[in-house]
Amino acid sequence: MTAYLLRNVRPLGGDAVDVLLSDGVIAALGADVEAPAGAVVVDGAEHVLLPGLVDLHTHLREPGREDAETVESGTRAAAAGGFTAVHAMANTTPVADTAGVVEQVWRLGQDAGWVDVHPVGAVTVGLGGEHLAELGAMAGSKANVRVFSDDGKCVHDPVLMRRALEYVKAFDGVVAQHAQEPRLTDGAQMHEGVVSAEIGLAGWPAVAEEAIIARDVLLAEHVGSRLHVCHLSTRGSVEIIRWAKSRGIDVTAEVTPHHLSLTDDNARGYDPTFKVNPPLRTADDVEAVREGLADGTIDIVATDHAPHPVEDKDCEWAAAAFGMTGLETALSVVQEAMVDTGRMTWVDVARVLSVNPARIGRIADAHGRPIAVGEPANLVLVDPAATRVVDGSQQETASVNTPFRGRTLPGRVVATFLRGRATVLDGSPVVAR
Ligand SMILES: NC(=O)N[C@@H](CC(=O)O)C(=O)O
Ligand SMILES: [Zn+2]
Ligand SMILES: [Zn+2]
Repeated sequence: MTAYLLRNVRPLGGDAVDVLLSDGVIAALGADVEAPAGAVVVDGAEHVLLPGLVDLHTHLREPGREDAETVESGTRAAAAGGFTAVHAMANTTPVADTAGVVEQVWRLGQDAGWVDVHPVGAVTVGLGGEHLAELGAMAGSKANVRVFSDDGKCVHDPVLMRRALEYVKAFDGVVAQHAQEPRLTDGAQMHEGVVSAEIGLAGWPAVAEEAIIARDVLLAEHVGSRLHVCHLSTRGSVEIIRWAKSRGIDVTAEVTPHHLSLTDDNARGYDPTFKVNPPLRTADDVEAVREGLADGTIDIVATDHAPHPVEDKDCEWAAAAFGMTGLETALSVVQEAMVDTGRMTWVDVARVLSVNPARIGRIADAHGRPIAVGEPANLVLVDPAATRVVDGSQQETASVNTPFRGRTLPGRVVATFLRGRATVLDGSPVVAR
């Protein structure tokens, strides 16, 4: 296995050192590390070295919608975006609600080899919201599932939600809730507010998210279980999580890059690229989620990478699918919204994009580790001074529904390493395994 010597890199944005990756681990770290025979020397140029990013919320679409994405294309996109592990959501066809399907997805991830794929198991059979899926069998399978979610749908029945929260305690699992009160969002197309009223699209009120989050933190407290809130998007949601944490409730929360950076103003052009669930909210909500992420109320950034084929997006707004891609722009958007604005450091970025998601997903034995000798060499090298214009068709994902098309974003992933093997070098995926 090729060894890599990264010369002059800045771990977590600190002082420049040399880092030697050999036999899958960080073998040496310090000033003037000598290159062993055969090692590839990478000029780090004082770029920032972070632990490999971990996405707790990715849609890989396989099995069933390989026209939108496959495990291969989605995980290649993940590596290009600096990720070394992703959790693959269960809303595939068939749904990942059995040990058989989660093992299939896990194996496809292994075969592709770009990142570690950790399948998420569905909470209910077929995402139907009526019967609990075989959570224990998925947890005990080769895929070792610890995160359970009906994402795309809300586990709306409070009795089922309670049972799921109770059940996952047996194997230290977590229920990741897509918080959307279905009756309050029937037919909803975008955030309910001034813009929806002006442009005449049916609104999705903030309360439809907040009511479910409030209910679920209370249920989690009642049964003493672990709850994770997917793609939180409103000021009120941040306030509920802050309150729940102050009470000692075991809840974690995520925000997406798009909810950190875009508002419902983008709907004015009726371009369905900006149609997403939960919807883009107001500038005040964006401010609140930025504050919540910086102060630790929100634990992680997760992409909610939701690829869709052109025909499901290139149509009138009401007919279009919800969702946007995100794996290849996440780090840049976080840099722009949080680092370049002085709200967060690179240490914080590592916390919200690697350390905390690895802990929540219970993969912290391998991911989100300190950058230190003996640790697994899951790493990403970032050039924060670079900029690029986003072009959907030049990305690795099989879909082009990025809301950042044409935007100039800061930062570039220079290299990604998975257990010491380069998956990305010079900014491009490395094909050979
Ligand atoms: N976010 C979205 O708008 N869409 C997601 C589902 C989801 O995350 O709820 C999808 O699967 O397309
Ligand atoms: Zn969702
Ligand atoms: Zn999702």
